[in-house]
Amino acid sequence: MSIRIGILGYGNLGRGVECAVKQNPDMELAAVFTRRNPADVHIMTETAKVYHVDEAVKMKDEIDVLILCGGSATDLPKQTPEFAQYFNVVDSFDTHAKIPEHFADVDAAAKKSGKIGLISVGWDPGMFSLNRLYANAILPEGTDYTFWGKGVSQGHSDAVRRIEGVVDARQYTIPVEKALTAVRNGENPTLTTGEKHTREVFVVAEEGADREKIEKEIKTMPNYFDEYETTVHFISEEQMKAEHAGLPHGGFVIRTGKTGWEKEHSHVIEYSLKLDSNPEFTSSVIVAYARAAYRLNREGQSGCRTVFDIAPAYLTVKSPEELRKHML
Ligand SMILES: NC(=O)C1=CN([C@@H]2O[C@H](COP(=O)(O)OP(=O)(O)OC[C@H]3O[C@@H](n4cnc5c(N)ncnc54)[C@H](OP(=O)(O)O)[C@@H]3O)[C@@H](O)[C@H]2O)C=CC1
Ligand SMILES: N[C@@H](C[C@H]1CC(C(=O)O)=NO1)C(=O)O
Repeated sequence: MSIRIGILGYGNLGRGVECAVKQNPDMELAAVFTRRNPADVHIMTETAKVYHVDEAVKMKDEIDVLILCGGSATDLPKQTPEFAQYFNVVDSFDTHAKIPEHFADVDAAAKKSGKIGLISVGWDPGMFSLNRLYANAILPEGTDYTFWGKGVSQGHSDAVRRIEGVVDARQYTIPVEKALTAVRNGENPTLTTGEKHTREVFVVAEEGADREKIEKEIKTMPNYFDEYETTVHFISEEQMKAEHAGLPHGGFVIRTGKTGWEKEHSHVIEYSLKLDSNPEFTSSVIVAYARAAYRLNREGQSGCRTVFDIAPAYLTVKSPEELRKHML
């Protein structure tokens, strides 16, 4: 029996999840839900339909896992706890400073409904989080670094699109070369947030919008821009389409550490990603974790989880015996 997947919110991530479900033979897309008029939302899967989000709860017995593809800035804080009352849910919530609060909200709802709520799944938070954990557990004496880009942060782009007067936006995260070089040279530098990355934003504003106000709201936005040197450009819709259509990204997590007694030895752990499509890669991670959420709930588990709580074997269609035989 296939795992029946629902998508709530059809943007970059929603389209990515639709692609990822197609690549997983044990899954099928059951439905897509949107806050817009369903007639205006066109999906690729012929065997699924688009419904208004108000129809979702009626279909709770036809969906095994609902994947929430809304924005972290304003959608997921509300939607994930709301729908964890009825479904096993997975989201990509990435406002790092607010993850504990989001976890508590989802945990309360999921424990009450007997469902699994898997939050902050993707690459950062997600795969990068896992690699930071492994590296710190293995090399307790060491230094961590995370660098992203140059690439398009979907979370930051979404947060800018939510500003009044903004029609569209792309945010590029740019690593500071000097900092990168010092880390790669093993200098173990102490770096502030602003010394590691700068941010560059391209905005399409509504006719007559207050551009000065928009720029100020971007640059002072807590948890997204206020700790960075940020440059804002206002461009036309045509320019946005022509010059910023892609959503590439990537980065790496690096930990340098030491072991030994009389003689000291140095070690470097590095995990890196080079992504043609940030949303499609993120969605591929999310769909693997949707499999885990389904399995955990069938075992009778409920409540909120993050990637830290999921044993790797829950992510794959391969049996534990196959894993031991072919992947160990
Ligand atoms: N953890 C991680 O590693 C990562 C996390 N993310 C997270 O994913 C979130 C979603 O990113 P992304 O999919 O790029 O955001 P989008 O802006 O593409 O979509 C967000 C929501 O906006 C609505 N929407 C989409 N297109 C339109 C449109 N044309 N007109 C009106 N509404 C629209 C959709 O909801 P509806 O259909 O209901 O209208 C959609 O769910 C980000 O905020 C980020 O936090 C992203 C990448 C990595
Ligand atoms: N959550 C990020 C994924 C990575 C990229 C990023 C950044 O560029 O600031 N931080 O984390 C996204 O929305 O793309």
